[in-house]
Amino acid sequence: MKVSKFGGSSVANAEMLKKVANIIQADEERKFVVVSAPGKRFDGDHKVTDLFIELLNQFTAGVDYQETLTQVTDRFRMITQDLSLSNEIPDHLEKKIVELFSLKKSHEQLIDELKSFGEDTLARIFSDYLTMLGIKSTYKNPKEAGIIVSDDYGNATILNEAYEKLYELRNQEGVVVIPGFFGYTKTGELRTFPRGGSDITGSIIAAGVEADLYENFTDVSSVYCVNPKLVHEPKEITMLTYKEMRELSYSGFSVFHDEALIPAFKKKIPVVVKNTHQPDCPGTMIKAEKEDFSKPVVGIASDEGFSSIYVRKYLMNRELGFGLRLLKILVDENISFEHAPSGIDDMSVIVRTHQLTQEKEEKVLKRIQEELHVDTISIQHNLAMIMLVGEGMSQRINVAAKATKAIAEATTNIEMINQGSSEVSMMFGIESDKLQQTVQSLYREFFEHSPSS
Ligand SMILES: Nc1ncnc2c1ncn2[C@@H]1O[C@H](COP(=O)(O)OP(=O)(O)O)[C@@H](O)[C@H]1O
Ligand SMILES: N[C@@H](CC(=O)OP(=O)(O)O)C(=O)O
Repeated sequence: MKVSKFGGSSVANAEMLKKVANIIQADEERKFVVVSAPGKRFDGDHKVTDLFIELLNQFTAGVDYQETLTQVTDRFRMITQDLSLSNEIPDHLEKKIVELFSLKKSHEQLIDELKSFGEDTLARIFSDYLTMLGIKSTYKNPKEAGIIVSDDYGNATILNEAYEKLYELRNQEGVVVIPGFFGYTKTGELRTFPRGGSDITGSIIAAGVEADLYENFTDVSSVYCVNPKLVHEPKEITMLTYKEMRELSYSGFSVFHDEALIPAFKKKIPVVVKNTHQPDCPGTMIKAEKEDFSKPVVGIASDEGFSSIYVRKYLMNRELGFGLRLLKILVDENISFEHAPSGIDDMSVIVRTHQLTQEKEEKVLKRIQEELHVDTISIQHNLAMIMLVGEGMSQRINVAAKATKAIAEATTNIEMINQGSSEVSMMFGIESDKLQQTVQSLYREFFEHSPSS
């Protein structure tokens, strides 16, 4: 029994949905289908989820939203027409949106409900399309399926108690089509997962029904060892461990949501990333145990948009609770941190810049200065983080030496280095404008010059 999730790029239009239907028909083990909302059809196009967000922004600002409303509902009308289905589902969607705007709901509730319409509408359409093709198919709403989630708007997580009911889905006849990206709280309120969260739904269903395999269909033939936007035609990864994939996705491999691995991992369900355009290609397998330790580094992930708060205080090492008090100031301002490398008398805290408004930044720096009496405090913006990942790294002694050599060859200054204690990853902080050339140099060092070193 397999769970097959199709991302936004795989369900962007009717032509893609026909490919998805062929994939389902080609293997009767594909019993559970999880779909995203239609994604971009071409460069510069809009993801349906973004259109819903734009629609709510216009509604909230009191400006005319009719054009966006038509744009979003027409995306679905075009799909139903091209699949020779009636317009009943898109027409109903339009009514639901207008009705939602007439209800007195909080902005947070409205945005979660609106965002869910993309996945929900597509799942209904796709299930009808399978039925039209003569395949027994049922649309299953996440509430009915048993996806019970936490109360966090736009950031829900699955509750353990959901799994018992989810297991019952196995008894459903035919193909079951489930919309990704959202679930319901215990009191029946809709909540979405973080952006890109249809991957999470797929993993939850796979864990819930104890599937033999979780297939994640996207628009690339495998997970590449580096973001293909930074390196031309990088090498494909055939096999990864959950730990490696989680590190890579958290650090910038947007192909798979970093939180999506956890449910599958807990039930030891293998995951494969495959291409909807080339479903027969083997793709990338993600499993619990590492089989091949020959390569210390399996992937190089990178991301931009970081800031580093640097503090220096003589005898910091003797001051009990210094780090705790520094991080508490960030917690008070609702800022989470990514890394905190420290020395004897100094410490840096790396945060995602989008969390800092000008006002927040000033307040945090002032509080650290006044409450912790530091000698020096500064903040650096426009930082990028590069993460070398591989479970084989712990067994090699020269990874850091090779990495720093490659970074130097790119004429890049290392702003900070951090090695995770599990030795699965090694992080380098650099200035953002050097990112591409540095990643390319690291790619040459680890994947071209001496692929097995
Ligand atoms: N290391 C990587 N390997 C493969 N794809 C990557 C990698 N890093 C970033 N990507 C990007 O992830 C994209 C697929 O993810 P996404 O757009 O979320 O797909 P979907 O619409 O199927 O959910 C690819 O088109 C590619 O541009
Ligand atoms: N549609 C949602 C959820 C999702 O997973 O989308 P995608 O499969 O296109 O990454 C989003 O855009 O965030």
